[in-house]
Amino acid sequence: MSSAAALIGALWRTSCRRRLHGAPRRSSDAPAQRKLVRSGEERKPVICIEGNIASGKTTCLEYFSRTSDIEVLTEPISKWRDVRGHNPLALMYQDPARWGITLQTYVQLTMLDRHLSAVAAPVRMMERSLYSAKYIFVENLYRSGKMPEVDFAVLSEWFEWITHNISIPVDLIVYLQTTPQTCYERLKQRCREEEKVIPMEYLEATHNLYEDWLIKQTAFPLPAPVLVIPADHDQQKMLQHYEENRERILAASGT
Ligand SMILES: Nc1ncnc2c1ncn2[C@@H]1O[C@H](COP(=O)(O)OP(=O)(O)O)[C@@H](O)[C@H]1O
Ligand SMILES: Nc1ccn([C@H]2C[C@H](O)[C@@H](COP(=O)(O)O)O2)c(=O)n1
Repeated sequence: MSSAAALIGALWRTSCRRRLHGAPRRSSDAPAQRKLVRSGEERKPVICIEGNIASGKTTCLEYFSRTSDIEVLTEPISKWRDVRGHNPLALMYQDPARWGITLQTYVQLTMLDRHLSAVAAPVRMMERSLYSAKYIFVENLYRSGKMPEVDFAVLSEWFEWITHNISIPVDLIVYLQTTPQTCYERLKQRCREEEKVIPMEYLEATHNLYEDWLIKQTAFPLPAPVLVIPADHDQQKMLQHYEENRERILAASGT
């Protein structure tokens, strides 16, 4: 994969990350943790757009890609739908107990690749993160009884090894907060073949995990401060919200 080369020749270096006053402990804040970092490259701000399925993340990223000098990375969903001729996303929805680990292992790899790839613009905005893959989707499969404990244990070991040993910098999380009902409507409208089997209960479960992680901040460590943007509004209103929040987003990323 493209970023594997970035790790070859990477340096073991002390990773000192800024910490907000009063912010909850963040997963990447291990004291004086020596982590693998990309070498030979200036560190650029990274903003992750988080939100439930079909909440409007891609639409938000499209807007910023048109109007700013920002590099936008969408989720590598085309890879999840076609790895050497196989469709692990479709398989996972057909039989989560059998194929959940297959999809989530590949999601973890492709998201790590996204995080480690060279940044081509002054600011990077990316759709979701390695963190939400684990805290929302793996967690949901496990809690709903659709992922065997051994699969969850193996994925957790991988996740913990990666986050303890590799620097995955995130400077700001923008949470597009929707109701599950809104996502259900947008999901139907988008009409992605693999997702036709998704019931409302699935969106409620992922919504609750997002809320516990990013709003109540009780479930898992936060890798970065969170900016919440209410996202149930129509497209025009959402563009206004993005415009209103542009400065805060870019300021929070340190630019
Ligand atoms: N504010 C909005 N109001 C109505 N429909 C929207 C809005 N934002 C996005 N959509 C539509 O909802 C669907 C899902 O949006 P998308 O940006 O792909 O979500 P995500 O990337 O979070 O899965 C798409 O068909 C998109 O055109
Ligand atoms: N770790 C993940 C990440 C995403 N998915 C699924 C959920 C959706 O069906 C699709 C992409 O989501 P969207 O960007 O449209 O919100 O991939 C998953 O199962 N596990």
